[in-house]
Amino acid sequence: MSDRFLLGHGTENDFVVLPDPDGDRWPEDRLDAALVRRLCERRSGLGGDGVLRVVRSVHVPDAPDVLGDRLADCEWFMDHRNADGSHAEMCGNGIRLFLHVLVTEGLLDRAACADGVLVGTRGGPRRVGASPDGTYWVDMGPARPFGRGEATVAGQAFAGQAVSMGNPHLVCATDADLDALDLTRPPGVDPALFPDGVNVEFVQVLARPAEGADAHVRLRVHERGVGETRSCGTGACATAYAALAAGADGPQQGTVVVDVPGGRLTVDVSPGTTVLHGPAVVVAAGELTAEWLDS
Ligand SMILES: N[C@@H](CCC[C@H](N)C(=O)O)C(=O)O
Repeated sequence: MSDRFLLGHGTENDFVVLPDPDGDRWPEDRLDAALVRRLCERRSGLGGDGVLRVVRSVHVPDAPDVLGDRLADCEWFMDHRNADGSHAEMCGNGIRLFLHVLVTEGLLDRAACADGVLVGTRGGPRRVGASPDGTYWVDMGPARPFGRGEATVAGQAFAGQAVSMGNPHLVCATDADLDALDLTRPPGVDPALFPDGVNVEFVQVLARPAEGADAHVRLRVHERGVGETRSCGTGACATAYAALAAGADGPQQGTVVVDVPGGRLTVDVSPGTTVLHGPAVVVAAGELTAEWLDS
């Protein structure tokens, strides 16, 4: 058996994907945090913002805890790791790529995914589907605000809305020049509000929500466990929610177009849920060498 990998991305949020349907190739004691970090290294490894292990839920030891009585509804589990080896509850770009890989690897039929399939994640089950235009959608559940916070970048403070999409976000709308922000280091945040760390979005509003027209925003993001990335799907959802909630009398639901450095995502916000739409691409496939794995 080979140690096969795929490389793929969603709006340039890129991942090493490890097909492991029966859970015998990459159990947790083999795919440990150190190996995840090595895989994600851009010069000495394959390079990526994280790792996605494509595995059936029954082979994931913590799946019963995170999925509860929905375990039987989720044949597949997105076992996601950040580039630093940590687990995240949810990944909006990753889960679209996950479904795309299930399709391209012949593990699911694309036509059968039109109404979505439930995929297990550490944030619970999520319905993910294939759209007729070749993109994918994922129902992320409702955005949950949990207070106001502040991010500091090079001494400059940015007020923001804390939002959970399963994983934590701080969405900071600003008039500052986004391109001038130095995101090479993690923004300073209040650890009491974010005991498990946070993903921070800096957002410029390009068009406010209006009757008959989609809102439009642009963002840069610093991700927990990774650094600055070219896109964040959960971040786009948290941003869409915050952008709609920000208008005092504005609509609390609608469609928000979210431009990220790596492309464009679209988010439909409604009272009960948040649906993310975007592309997913497999770039390459290969095999890890024994020379690299054993070194
Ligand atoms: N890029 C992802 C989010 C990945 C997890 C995040 N870094 C965290 O630790 O919460 C996305 O597309 O949502």
